Amino acid sequence: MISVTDLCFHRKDGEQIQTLFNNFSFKIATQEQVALLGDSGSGKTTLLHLLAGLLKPDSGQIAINNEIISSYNKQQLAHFRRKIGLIFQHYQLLDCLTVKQNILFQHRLNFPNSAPTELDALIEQLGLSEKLNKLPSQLSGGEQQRVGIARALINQPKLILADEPTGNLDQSRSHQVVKMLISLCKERKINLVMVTHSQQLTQYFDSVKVLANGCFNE
Ligand SMILES: Nc1ncnc2c1ncn2[C@@H]1O[C@H](COP(=O)(O)OP(=O)(O)OP(=O)(O)O)[C@@H](O)[C@H]1O
Repeated sequence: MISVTDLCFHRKDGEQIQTLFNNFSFKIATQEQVALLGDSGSGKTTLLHLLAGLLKPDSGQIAINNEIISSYNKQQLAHFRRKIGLIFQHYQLLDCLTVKQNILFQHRLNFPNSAPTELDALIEQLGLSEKLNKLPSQLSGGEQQRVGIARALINQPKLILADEPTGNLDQSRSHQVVKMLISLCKERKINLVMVTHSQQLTQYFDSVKVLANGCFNE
């Protein structure tokens, strides 16, 4: 469950102050799959970064699964981020590591003493079994994003935040990747918030929220 109350956030650009959110409140139910739309510059990425604890609100409260992350210090936020999965438009895979090493890299840093429990099942479900020893440069865009999804899911997060994960993919690959992501999240009861510019992709989600002028036009 995501609960945001009276969120205020502004950005400074030189002398200019841009108010992105002014007393913005909303809730996203546990396990809900949300597509987040909005014009360029409306603040979608900023909102995702606030939910991930990568940015701190000026005021207001952000609670994720009963953790009030808006009052966390840096160390608490670093610990909190181990419990969420992040998926990026440009995949952000490490070029010199194989597919398998990329999937496991963060898990090994976060949980050095525990082996991932569902690596084989994930690799199978994401159709990556034949690709484990390949480098990212030897994969298609869709395959690279499936590695990004496996990397996010391997830590067994309760929340996945995805920022335009299909922004670099053609239409058919986009649908394939989103359907896969949604089905994996539903199976594992994971909350998903995904930024997209594609109206067509929203058909797979439980709800669609459109960000404009610092709030949702539902
Ligand atoms: N690091 C930054 N410093 C100053 N202003 C920023 C910074 N990052 C973003 N902004 C500004 O904040 C506003 C919201 O940006 P954001 O990236 O959240 O929008 P978005 O809805 O995700 O856009 P897009 O769909 O184009 O990715 C924009 O006006 C942007 O110029």
